[in-house]
Amino acid sequence: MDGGDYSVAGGVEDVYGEDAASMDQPVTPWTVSVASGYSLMRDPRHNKGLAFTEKERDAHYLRGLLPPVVLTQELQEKKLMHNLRQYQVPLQRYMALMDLQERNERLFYKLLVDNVEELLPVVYTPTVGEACQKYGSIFRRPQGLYVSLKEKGKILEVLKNWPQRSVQVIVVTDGERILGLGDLGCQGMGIPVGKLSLYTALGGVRPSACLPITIDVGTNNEKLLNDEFYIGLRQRRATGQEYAELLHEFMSAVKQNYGEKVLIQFEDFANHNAFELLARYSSSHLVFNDDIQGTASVVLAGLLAALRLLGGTLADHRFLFLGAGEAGTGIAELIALEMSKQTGNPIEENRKKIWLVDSRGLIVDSRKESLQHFKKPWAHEHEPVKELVDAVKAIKPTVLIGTSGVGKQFTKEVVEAMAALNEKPLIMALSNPTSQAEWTAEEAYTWSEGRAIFASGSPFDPFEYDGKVFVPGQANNAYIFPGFGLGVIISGAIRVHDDMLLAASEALALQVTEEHYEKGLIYPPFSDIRKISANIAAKVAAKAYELGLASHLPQPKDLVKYAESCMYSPKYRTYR
Ligand SMILES: O=C([O-])CC(=O)C(=O)O
Ligand SMILES: [Mg+2]
Repeated sequence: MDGGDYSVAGGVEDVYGEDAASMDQPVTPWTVSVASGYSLMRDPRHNKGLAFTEKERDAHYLRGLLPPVVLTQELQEKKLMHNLRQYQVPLQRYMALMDLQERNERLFYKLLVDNVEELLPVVYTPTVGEACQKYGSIFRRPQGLYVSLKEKGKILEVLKNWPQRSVQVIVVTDGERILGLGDLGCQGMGIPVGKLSLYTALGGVRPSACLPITIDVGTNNEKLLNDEFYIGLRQRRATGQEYAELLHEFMSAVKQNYGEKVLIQFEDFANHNAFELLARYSSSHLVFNDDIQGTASVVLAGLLAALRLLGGTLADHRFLFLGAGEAGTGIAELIALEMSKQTGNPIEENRKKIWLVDSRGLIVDSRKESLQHFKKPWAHEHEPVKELVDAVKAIKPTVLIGTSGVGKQFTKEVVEAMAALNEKPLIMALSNPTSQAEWTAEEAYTWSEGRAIFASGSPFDPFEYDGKVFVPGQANNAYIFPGFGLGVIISGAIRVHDDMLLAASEALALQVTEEHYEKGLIYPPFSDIRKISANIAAKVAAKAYELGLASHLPQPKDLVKYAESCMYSPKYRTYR
């Protein structure tokens, strides 16, 4: 498949002819002949449960292994959705869905694609956070690959144990900063698994091309170290050279095993390592940091869309961030870059319109010496300011963005200060999961008397204020990474460039319509996500071609159509 020999579905080798085949063109579910269909039923990639047809039951030695009824996939879906809705506890729904994924992968994705708004909060944020916290207790069958310090020197062998060879996207974490929940060590695995489920459901990347990986270098979480059910290495985190060497072996092994064009998405690393890894590997590998770049792209999209409500250009606004980590500085930098593209002004000038507050207060020049390197560009000339509310009063921002990972920071006082300054204060609460959100939708609309434009990283239900129903937008990188990754894959991009992130933002912002604005939204609903992803993929791919970073030649004429044609469909295939 190297050398531009791309078929449908983004050029992933199509071992079973699954995606080349239409619904009526049968495929062979296995290539070796076997005596019983028992193992076919236990292979989640090919199992259809009660939907195996009479013909398939005969041809594949399934007679008697199933009760007589033959169900449609639609009826199976209806039954499962009904069953899921019986569970009141979100974690039970999560476990039921994970069981389904391990039992019948296509049905799992059918549910996810058809019910994305209902199921996103279950397989993803916020429930996935709780699942990671309790991963040891709910652990059944392992998913993904575990690379621990024990595998040092043998990482290539570990990769070779994975059954799929045509991997196109890896999501990898070391579990040190899972959402806003902190160090969950090896139990962070829930995150790469969840992210990759979205790559397939939201972006259409085939499941066999997705590989979740957790790197286990220990944990500093005392609770987990003392938890008898903890699944990871029971030691404190390796750091420094030991850490760097393991990561380097990993990055080299991935390239050796999967080649130049596998996309490696870094997820939920702690700040110091996240910036370091991105800087170190972005010139030699196809790497993307979701928390720095994906979050930046989704927030920029929301801002571009919101300009139609707020008026002015991006450069006319002033931004204040609470939190100066991956998300905060990543978003700030992408905003400054977009301003430069729009105005032609140097980026240093644009940065001055963006202010950040960290746990020590406003980031100002007098603090420069003691700041971590990624905060230094944001140390502008100003008196020291300790409290957020005073920073709001001093800086007079039009936009306030929370990325601190700490909940409840946008107090009534802070919001009232924003509302006094702005007719329509734009205030985003990006920290995840819901427990870490800076404020809630209810607080947003009540405290601002219905004036705030609100978006949050975790989902919130619509809220009625003063007779009007406000629908909170979800500013989550889940809008970006699936389509972004698809764009990278279909163009055969070999590197990620910041302009591709800007292209993704613009594509997403263009999907927001009048009807959405009227409900208070600055993001389109997730129910349209496959169409949105195809548009993002097309713009990202177009930019990759323009920059000369694309290796899939010639460039397809209609990139949106091409992206759509590459998407995985969860409908069952007919087996011959
Ligand atoms: O996973 C999410 O919902 C968004 C994200 O990347 C994070 O919070 O780290
Ligand atoms: Mg993340």
